[in-house]
Amino acid sequence: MKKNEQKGHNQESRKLYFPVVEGVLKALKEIFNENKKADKVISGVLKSNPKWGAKDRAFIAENTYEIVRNWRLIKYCAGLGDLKVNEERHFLDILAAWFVLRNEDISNLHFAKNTDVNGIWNRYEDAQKDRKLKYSFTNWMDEKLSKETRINWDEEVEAMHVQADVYLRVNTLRISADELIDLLKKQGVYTKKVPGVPSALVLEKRHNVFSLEEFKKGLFEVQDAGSQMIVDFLEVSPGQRVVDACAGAGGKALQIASYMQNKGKVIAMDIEEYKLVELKKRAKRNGADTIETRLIDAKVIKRLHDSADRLLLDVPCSGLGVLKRNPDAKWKLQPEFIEEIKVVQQEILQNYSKMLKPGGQMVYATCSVLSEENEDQVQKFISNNPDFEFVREQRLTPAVEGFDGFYMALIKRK
Ligand SMILES: C[S@@+](CC[C@H](N)C(=O)[O-])C[C@H]1O[C@@H](n2cnc3c(N)ncnc32)[C@H](O)[C@@H]1O
Repeated sequence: MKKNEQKGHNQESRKLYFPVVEGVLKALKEIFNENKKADKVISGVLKSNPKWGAKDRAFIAENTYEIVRNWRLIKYCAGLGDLKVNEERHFLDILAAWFVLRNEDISNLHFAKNTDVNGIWNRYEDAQKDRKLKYSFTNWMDEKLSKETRINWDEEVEAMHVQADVYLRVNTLRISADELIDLLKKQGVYTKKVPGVPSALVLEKRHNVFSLEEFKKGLFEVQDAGSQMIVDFLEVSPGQRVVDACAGAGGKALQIASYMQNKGKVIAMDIEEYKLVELKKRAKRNGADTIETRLIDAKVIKRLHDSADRLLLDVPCSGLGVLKRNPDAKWKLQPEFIEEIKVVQQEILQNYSKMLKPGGQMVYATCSVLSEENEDQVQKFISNNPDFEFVREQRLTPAVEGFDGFYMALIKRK
């Protein structure tokens, strides 16, 4: 953000009108007052008004995400400090400050008439001296992450502050990467391969890929390249029996089925039934016929003891590696949750690893950059379970690889 001294507003910007800005206001209220997830809120708000055109929709989605990402900074610039915002007038102050910082033309916005533009820019300059304000992080999160010795927080905080790229996973059950690149090009969607991640393509320019026929036909899924590398780490091959024990809506289960060329069996499990329902829909679209879903209860795990050639434990975690994609987590995550989820992670390692056959391999993975959720958990498990052997581990971080932040460890049952 940089003050535009000459024009007072961004040359590329159009005059802002309240009916569109109101879409951003509505989304922010739902995210902060009703504690809803940003991506769900934005798609709901966009559906609520069919009159908005493509440009309006892109404006609402982008500005909502960027305001959430920069929430603490904008509040500070608006003169609200660390106030808990829930009143309309404060949301409007935040919108006005944000549009000033973007050098937008706000002359048509009734609520921004008395905005103290110079005060906003002065506080913005001031905020550049404090990392927590500059990159909008809570005090506890910044302190915790700055103590993490396996990452360089000064670099990561900057890399986590930018909008994430859009990555596709080619569904090789239906199409090759080269064929998909050509098909998408015909639709005006330009993609390129991602070095080191054979299943991934990255979009050269943002596009609503979910509206494409190629998506509806199951030719690709949207999945971060780092997330795709976790399945590479599992080393699956056709004909195997693979258990994905925390499958969620199945991003990685679908990839596993595709790598196995639909030969063998993928058992996708989760404790949340609605996620497995979504997974089944996606599997149908992908033509991934080898996936079976199982809702986890006390008996399910026991019945599968000693049965899997490969086991994926993509455990629930703090999500501290994926903040550039989910910026609302910066405001919703609480330190107590990290303590609670660490207990669940160790229980999952301990109890679910019994599903692996002797000689089988499992991957423990998180989307966190914290050692306490990653290396420490794996070391604890290995030291308590001498029949398991640590093979290797890998960390991915936004500042180093440029993808989201992930950790993966390959463990073998002796
Ligand atoms: C990181 S997400 C999985 C993402 C998924 N593998 C994918 O690639 O899209 C973790 C999942 O673990 C599930 N989960 C939470 N506690 C669990 C438990 N005790 N056993 C199994 N799954 C659990 C959550 O519902 C969530 O879907």
